[in-house]
Amino acid sequence: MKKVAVIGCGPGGLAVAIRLAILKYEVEVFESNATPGGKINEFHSEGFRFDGGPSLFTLPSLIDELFELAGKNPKDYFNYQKLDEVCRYFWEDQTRLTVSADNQDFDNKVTQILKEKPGRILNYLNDSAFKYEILSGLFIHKSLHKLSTWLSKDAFCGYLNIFKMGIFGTFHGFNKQSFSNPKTVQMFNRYATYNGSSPYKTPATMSIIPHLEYNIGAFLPEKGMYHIADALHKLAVELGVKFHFNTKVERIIVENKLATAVKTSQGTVKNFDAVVSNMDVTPTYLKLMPDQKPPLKTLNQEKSGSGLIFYWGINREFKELGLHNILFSENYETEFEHQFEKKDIFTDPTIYINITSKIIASDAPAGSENWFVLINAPSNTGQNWETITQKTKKAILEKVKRTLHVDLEPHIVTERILDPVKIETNTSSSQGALYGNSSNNKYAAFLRHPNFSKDIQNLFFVGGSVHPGGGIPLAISSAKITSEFLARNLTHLNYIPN
Ligand SMILES: Cc1cc2nc3c(=O)[nH]c(=O)nc-3n(C[C@H](O)[C@H](O)[C@H](O)COP(=O)(O)OP(=O)(O)OC[C@H]3O[C@@H](n4cnc5c(N)ncnc54)[C@H](O)[C@@H]3O)c2cc1C
Repeated sequence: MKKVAVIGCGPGGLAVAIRLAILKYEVEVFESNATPGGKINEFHSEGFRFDGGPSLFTLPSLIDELFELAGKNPKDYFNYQKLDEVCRYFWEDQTRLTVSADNQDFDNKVTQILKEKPGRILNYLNDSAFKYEILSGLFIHKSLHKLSTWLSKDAFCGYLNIFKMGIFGTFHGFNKQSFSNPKTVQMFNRYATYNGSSPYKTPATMSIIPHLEYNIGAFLPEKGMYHIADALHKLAVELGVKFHFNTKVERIIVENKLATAVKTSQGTVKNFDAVVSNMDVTPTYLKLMPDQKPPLKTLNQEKSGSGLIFYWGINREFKELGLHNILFSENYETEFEHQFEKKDIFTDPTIYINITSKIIASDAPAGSENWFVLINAPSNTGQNWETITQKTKKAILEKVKRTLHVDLEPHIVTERILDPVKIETNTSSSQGALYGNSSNNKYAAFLRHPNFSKDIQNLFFVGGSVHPGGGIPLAISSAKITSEFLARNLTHLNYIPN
């Protein structure tokens, strides 16, 4: 049996370990934290449960697929529900819009409240589905670094439709052409933040993202987001994957241009036929392989945005709020300028409030709510986060007062804060970015690191910092691409381990 080391068990690391175990490799996972999941994690505080990282779950079929590949019934491990309501939007002028999972209802509400022409939303979402059909085969499910991808049916379909798709400008430009009300434009511009970029810079191809949330659906795992990591870990263990927690990899040992061993905080483990890094690709090169030449052009690309998160236990209920809520900034463009140019947080930030206790009652004591409050933040470039955090907390409380007419501070009974520095410390993601490199330019997809090393034939990469990109669905997708490369490369490799 060939032996593979996987460094890290975020969603990409878990998915690749599962795929490789199914392919009959002997897999050992080295994880510096005490639990699986990476940025997907949870904690409890004074009767409240909080998901620490992701809160929005799309494309659950990618998770189900892993159980099915292993010959298991996903429902025996992992259950989730499709949400009837996608998001509640709030503006300071008291415009409020609750978007349901029914696209016709969404279209009717936008017509009625935001005075868009009837059918605009439906057209937009049909267009989003059309683009997804064409682009996902090429940019999400396959490697961009294989000639066969560019000669595939998906690619030819893309070449034929390239001018029809209207993808050459910015995402904001596309949304502005699609809608007349700046509030509708703002609602769709927000999807740029789903991969940590700015709608004013990222290309119009981002208009495929709403397809996931509206046409396919937004979902919530039965026990919260951590359930994803927990279920995948359980499956991996059943498939024979060996996990070493609290075991940080310090070096990848390379001999004769082959990765053969990992030096960890607990000692060196040898005789691997391949190594897969789920650690962010930048520190993988700079910290684990300081003797190898790093691909600096790729590693030095601008990082995606990060987040400043306040986990608040709130001792009252808010009937006007749902699971996902957005309180929009009055000046969205300035907000992104602060995030990506000034590397700061605007004084009127857009506030995302996620409250899982709205659906999972046990996540908060009776009569209380667990608020996960996320502000889009710049990646860490050495800012004074203590000052930014204090300033932002004040801005959030003031905005909640202006928008919901509530003085929130006296109702906060527990608090924990996560900033970009802590995100970097907890998961080694470069500059605390949530999604690897940013997609703030039209070549970003092509500038992501491939899922393999060009110099070391048995070294591979998986997860949000490499192709196809960040977010749970893409990290899971990368595992498929990575495991296929690994299986092929090892078959052709003339290397016989000791
Ligand atoms: C606050 C927040 C909100 C988010 N919201 C969403 C959302 O709503 N929806 C969504 O889809 N995505 C969201 N994301 C992004 C999503 O979490 C990431 O894109 C995804 O987790 C990346 O997965 P990954 O496989 O690259 O691994 P990561 O989750 O980055 O995990 C990497 C793992 O590798 C381990 N590791 C690193 N270095 C070493 C080493 N040297 N030795 C051993 N182990 C190591 C780390 O400890 C970690 O466990 C959010 C992220 C955060 C932080």
